[in-house]
Amino acid sequence: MRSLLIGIDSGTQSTKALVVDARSGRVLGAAAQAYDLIPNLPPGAKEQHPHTWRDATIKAVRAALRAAGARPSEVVAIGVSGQQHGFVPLDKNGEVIRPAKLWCDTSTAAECEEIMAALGGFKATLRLQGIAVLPGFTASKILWLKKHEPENYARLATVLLPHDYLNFWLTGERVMEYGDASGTALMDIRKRRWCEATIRAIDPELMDKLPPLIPSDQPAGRLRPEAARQLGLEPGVLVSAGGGDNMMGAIGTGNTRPGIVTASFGTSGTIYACSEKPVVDPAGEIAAFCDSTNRWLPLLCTMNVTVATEMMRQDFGYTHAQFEKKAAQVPPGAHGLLLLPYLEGERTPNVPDGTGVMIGINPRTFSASHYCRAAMEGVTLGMNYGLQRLVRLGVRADQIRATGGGSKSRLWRQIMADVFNAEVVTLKVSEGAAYGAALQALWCWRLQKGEKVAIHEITDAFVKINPAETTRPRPEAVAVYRELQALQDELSRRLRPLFPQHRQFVLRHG
Ligand SMILES: Nc1ncnc2c1ncn2[C@@H]1O[C@H](COP(=O)(O)OP(=O)(O)O)[C@@H](O)[C@H]1O
Ligand SMILES: O=C(CO)[C@@H](O)[C@H](O)COP(=O)(O)O
Repeated sequence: MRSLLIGIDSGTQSTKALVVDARSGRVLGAAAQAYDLIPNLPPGAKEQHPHTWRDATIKAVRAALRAAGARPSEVVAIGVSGQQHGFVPLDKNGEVIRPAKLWCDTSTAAECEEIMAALGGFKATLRLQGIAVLPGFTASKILWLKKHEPENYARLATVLLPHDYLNFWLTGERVMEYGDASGTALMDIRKRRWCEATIRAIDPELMDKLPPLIPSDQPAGRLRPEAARQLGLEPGVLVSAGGGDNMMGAIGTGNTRPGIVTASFGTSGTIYACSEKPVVDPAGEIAAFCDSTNRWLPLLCTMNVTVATEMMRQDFGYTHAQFEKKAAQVPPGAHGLLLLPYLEGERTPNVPDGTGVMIGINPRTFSASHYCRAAMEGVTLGMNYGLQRLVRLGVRADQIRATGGGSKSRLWRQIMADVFNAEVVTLKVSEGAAYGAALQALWCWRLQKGEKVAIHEITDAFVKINPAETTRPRPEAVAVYRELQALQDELSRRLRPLFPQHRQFVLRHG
């Protein structure tokens, strides 16, 4: 009989499920279920209801099992990956109190300042716990609830993250594993312990509402009968600790030993590398996360990647293929049309009031082709800002493993190679986070059986590069992008003081 694993990735735009053969690592079935953010919220607020993720998980898993022709008894372990940082507030009965504020919610910038001021400022916060309290991370969302919705806060019994919520629904257990928990900004990332001072700065009683921390190779629990029935599985299946989508993306792209860099082009853009030691950026731009294999994962996140390309694509009414064809009609640099892509505000650099800005509009560049290319280039340059920072902190980047929706575009892969000035490769399984979740589940299952196996033995055996898509930098384009990068960095620096004033205008007249 086959032994099958299920990898689930609950992303911002969709939930993907993979059914993977435990012996060969082959993907036997895959499915996805899309959803949206809750519409018409105040500026900066970005929310989804956790039930949306649960319902999408049921549909995606059932469809993937059908595609794999799987029998329920064949499934031995499940792993869950989820968008990081979202705040799922549960009451004492395990009911969700209100929708989750997501990683891309920038409405809690004031609460970030308040928490860090209580800790002695930005530098003191970094010294204390290795990670700053930035808009996006979970800590400020909890303080926001306390200040803005005291009735809801009074009901708060447990703080969970998106993937922890799915683990809770699957197993009934309220736990957090190190990797995703490091994105709360409530944890001392060096010691992998809750940071009491930060927690007290929000609420002296908050500690009781934080679940226990577990190592990433441990199980979250076993599948409950009710969840098993909803998924069409048998109760008792092992559910691994899971992790944040970037931590799982690291596993799914074989980024389980130092020297490999992964770049994910999804709703957000992330660049990260596995590290044996914590990597704390004195400027706080690179997040000093833990990974989901009991090590660390220095990571840069920009909030605007396919947000920007999708806006152009949908507004012009193009398919992905048409969008790519249009963008390919103009050369690197789009004749000087340059996008500063802070459409949803931005986290790196920290510009929560930011908006998108186009410079270089003239009769020649005011065309769909130029706008499409400028969108792809602008967000990739935004990510390169972070890659340069990672390199300055000592991370080597000879080869970039690209994953996420944007990595499916051939033109975009060339832009990545030229902007990053590094070889860009893709993996045979393009759904890095869902595949990583399945491989972490395999690791946990084998450890539970008493085997001594390291995660990199599993990733070395199963994670394979797709040689047909390897893309190398072209020196002429590299030179163009180097200049464009300098322009984008300068534009960003100069416009930062203007964004809050612009936001006030929009609040009054927008
Ligand atoms: N060929 C393509 N070219 C550009 N973007 C693409 C392509 N295919 C998918 N995408 C975009 O990738 C995004 C989804 O990426 P994904 O990594 O699944 O995001 P998330 O995990 O944030 O939900 C969508 O915005 C989608 O439109
Ligand atoms: O906030 C971060 C990383 O710190 C984001 O990367 C989220 O984890 C969302 O990921 P996607 O849904 O875009 O994959």
